Amino acid sequence: MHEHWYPAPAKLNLMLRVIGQRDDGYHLLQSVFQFLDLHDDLRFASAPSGVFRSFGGPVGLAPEKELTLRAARLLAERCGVCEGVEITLRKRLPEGGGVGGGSSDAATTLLVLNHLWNCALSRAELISLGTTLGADVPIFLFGRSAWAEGIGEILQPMPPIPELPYLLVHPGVSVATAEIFRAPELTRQHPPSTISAFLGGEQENTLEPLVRSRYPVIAECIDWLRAQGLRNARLTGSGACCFAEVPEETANDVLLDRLPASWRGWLVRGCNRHPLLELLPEIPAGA
Ligand SMILES: C[C@@](CO)(OP(=O)(O)O)[C@H](O)COP(=O)(O)OP(=O)(O)OC[C@H]1O[C@@H](n2ccc(N)nc2=O)[C@H](O)[C@@H]1O
Ligand SMILES: Nc1ncnc2c1ncn2[C@@H]1O[C@H](COP(=O)(O)OP(=O)(O)O)[C@@H](O)[C@H]1O
Repeated sequence: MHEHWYPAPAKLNLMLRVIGQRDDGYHLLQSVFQFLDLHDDLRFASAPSGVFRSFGGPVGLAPEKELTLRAARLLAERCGVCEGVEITLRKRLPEGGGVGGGSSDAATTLLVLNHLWNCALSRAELISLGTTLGADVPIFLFGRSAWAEGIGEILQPMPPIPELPYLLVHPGVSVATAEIFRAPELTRQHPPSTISAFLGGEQENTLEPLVRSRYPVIAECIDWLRAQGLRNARLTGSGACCFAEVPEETANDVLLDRLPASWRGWLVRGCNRHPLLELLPEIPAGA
């Protein structure tokens, strides 16, 4: 159980639209998710019954909030597993960055422990378990580029979309997702969009105007990407990361050299398949 490191990739919201709100306050969204070749890595070691520990997660986060531990406990309870687990995280994804790092760590934990503990849950069962951990967890369990509705848990595969190179930038602030969704000035009733409208170029993120106005450095970041001549610069999720398409086969490293010192940047590529599809045995889809 010790030796493997398992990837937990980042996601981008290639478009995101808020179209309503549920009675419990959660917002109804439409979004196109694609994975990136940028990932955290997780390693799992068996531990005695009742022992759930993690190393390398966000500094200062209480263990009961750390998402890999919450995922491991949830799966153990659901499946009556009598083992514990020690999870080591090698974090690369910026926290609270809109690239789903914590959610992806949780999904990788569910997928890998489902295999190592022989739980034999179907993908559909893992998705309903994962949804209780966060609205972003289901896409990582679904495992393919998807069109999402509901709060992000109603997923259907996208037709193949280009796996483009992007410049991803974190402008050094942390956005509290809950604060953005709570804001009185958030427009909550955009008319619904469609997959074909997305493919035709309707790719905006309707959280962007509000995030820009509350976090001027994020507005500065999107404007900086545009000033570099990059196409389609926008926000992912509720931020703080912004991204833009970069030209294929060009010396894009110069863009990283030009980044303001307090920002972090990565040259990445979109991926239509989750990397664990190649590393774990196939899981039945389930109902
Ligand atoms: C906005 C998105 C788009 O992919 O991404 P991120 O920016 O977080 O990566 C997600 O919907 C975020 O998913 P996630 O980060 O898992 O959110 P959660 O922990 O479930 O929710 C944090 C808080 O945001 C609000 N929330 C979240 C999702 C949603 N559809 N409606 C909401 O109103 C709720 O107030 C909730 O308490
Ligand atoms: N393993 C983890 N990695 C990152 N964040 C985590 C983890 N476990 C819990 N969290 C919490 O989840 C919050 C959201 O993190 P993350 O998923 O990285 O951001 P986002 O949803 O904006 O993409 C963080 O503020 C952090 O406190």
